[in-house]
Amino acid sequence: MMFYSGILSVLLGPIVLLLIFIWRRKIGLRENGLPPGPTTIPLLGNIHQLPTRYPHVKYTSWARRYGKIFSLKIAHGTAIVITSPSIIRDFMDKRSSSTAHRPPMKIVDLVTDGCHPALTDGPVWKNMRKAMQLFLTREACARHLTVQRAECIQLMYDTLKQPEGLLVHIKRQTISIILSTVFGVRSPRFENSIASQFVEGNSLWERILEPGATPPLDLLPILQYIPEFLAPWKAGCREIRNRQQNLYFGLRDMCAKRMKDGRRNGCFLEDIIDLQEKWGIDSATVGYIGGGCLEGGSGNTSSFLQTAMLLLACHPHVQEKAQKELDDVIGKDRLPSSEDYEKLPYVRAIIRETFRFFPPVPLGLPHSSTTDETVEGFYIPKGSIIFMNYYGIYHDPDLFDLPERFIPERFLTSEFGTKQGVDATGLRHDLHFGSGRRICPGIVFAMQSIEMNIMSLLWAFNLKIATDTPRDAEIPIQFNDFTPGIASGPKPFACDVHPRSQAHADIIRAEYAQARSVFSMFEQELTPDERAFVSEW
Ligand code: HEM
Repeated sequence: MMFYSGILSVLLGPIVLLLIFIWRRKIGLRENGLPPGPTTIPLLGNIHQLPTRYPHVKYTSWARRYGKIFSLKIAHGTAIVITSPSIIRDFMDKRSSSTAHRPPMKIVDLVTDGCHPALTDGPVWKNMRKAMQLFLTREACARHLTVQRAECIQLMYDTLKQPEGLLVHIKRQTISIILSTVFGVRSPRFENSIASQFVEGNSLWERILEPGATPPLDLLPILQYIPEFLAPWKAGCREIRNRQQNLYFGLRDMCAKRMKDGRRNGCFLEDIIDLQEKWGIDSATVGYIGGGCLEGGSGNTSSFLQTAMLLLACHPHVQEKAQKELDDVIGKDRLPSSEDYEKLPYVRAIIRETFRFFPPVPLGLPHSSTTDETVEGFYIPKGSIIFMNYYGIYHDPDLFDLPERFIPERFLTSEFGTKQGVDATGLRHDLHFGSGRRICPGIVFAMQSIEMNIMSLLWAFNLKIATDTPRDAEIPIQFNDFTPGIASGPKPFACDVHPRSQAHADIIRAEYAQARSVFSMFEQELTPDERAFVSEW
């Protein structure tokens, strides 16, 4: 007893001093002038209330309560959540030189040495973004169409042969497109492939980036020096770093070897390697540029397509209406092509409604500001973390009728699908792709793939909620059961997929045979197993 009271009297002084320090510095309390928000407590602010999963859902309910711009206190720091397209336009687009930065993320430095095109800032980010833009201009994307179309044909062919694997076929396809166009090598199947290797490593990466997966290193940087036996997350970081470097650097070296041997195939990394000396880029950065394309370019597109399949399977009348439009414009004797898209307003409305219903990055990537700003009369201190709540905007009942329902027709009666007579200032069709100087550089690339795939899958197949055969009951699909994480998509679900007719199936088979000539130049390094698969599939 004496012992404990002795310890207590020794600790009492520092504890009292700490409490006085917190009280004097008002740590955790919301400063005057900030946008409103949930009640704070000293030291923590709102940390104890922050959701670790599905933050967009909580932020949307806070937005309905505290307003279209609200604030959270994260100890002495401030986070701002915007749930209004007009505020995004005025603050994030127009004042982008201040608001297009990323908050410091210690975990990103530990894993990638600060060499990441989406999660870092400063000159490294600028150089990586400039390099990626070479690959993503409208002209460059027009060249990528050949690969995107051939891979779309393989997606239909795979689905024909193995309908129950639709979700995996989509995943393989979106990765294989980036692998081919960026690194010059493809994955003809998912199992035991570069694609599956990437998915395994990337899911660890996404998990460690989730709030709560590591201690708050950015708030208390000293935590990074905790010895590893007390900090298992450090081994996790090392594993992800090794996996990323093995994959990205290995693919870069494969491309360099191809170039040296005179076997170029026109992929993006060839251009970067050619420019490397002139632009002063080191070879690690070359690998991370390719890796950044893979991370940014595959998961979101795949999530979007999977969400669209889920929604279509649940809404057979939407499929029927789209198929009628496709039959009128294209007929049943040929596959859709990119030129058809402009003539398909209902298919376009389906794509827009799917983005509205569930944007693949519901809160965007966090931004931060470098100057003090005033927005709507509120004070936004420099260094604030800023989230754009796309999910909350798209589910705002002030903007959309029945926002929780999937109704593509809303985009036929108003440009942005909004209610009659509402002020749609700030809404744009690419809002969910980000804002200002940080806007996603892959919009054209992503939309080409999405348009081609949605047109083609609707043209070729009927989708239906899977039936549980013994009881012949529909297996329910959980609409709101999406994967957690910054980027999100539906959890695996079962749906029945059938070709619309024998004639549709025959066209897909014939087109697949022709698409093989596009694939062959990206199949120079296939394993013997993959070669066998390609010749038998
Ligand atoms: C449906 C598909 C996609 C969606 C929904 C999407 C969404 C986004 C969003 C919300 C951001 C953050 C923007 C911001 O901070 O304001 C972003 C950034 C980024 N995206 Fe995409 N994206 C998609 C496809 C792609 C593709 C195909 C690529 C490349 C091939 C790509 C590469 C990137 C990169 C490199 C960044 C970081 C930009 C920067 O920080 O400067 N994305 N994307």
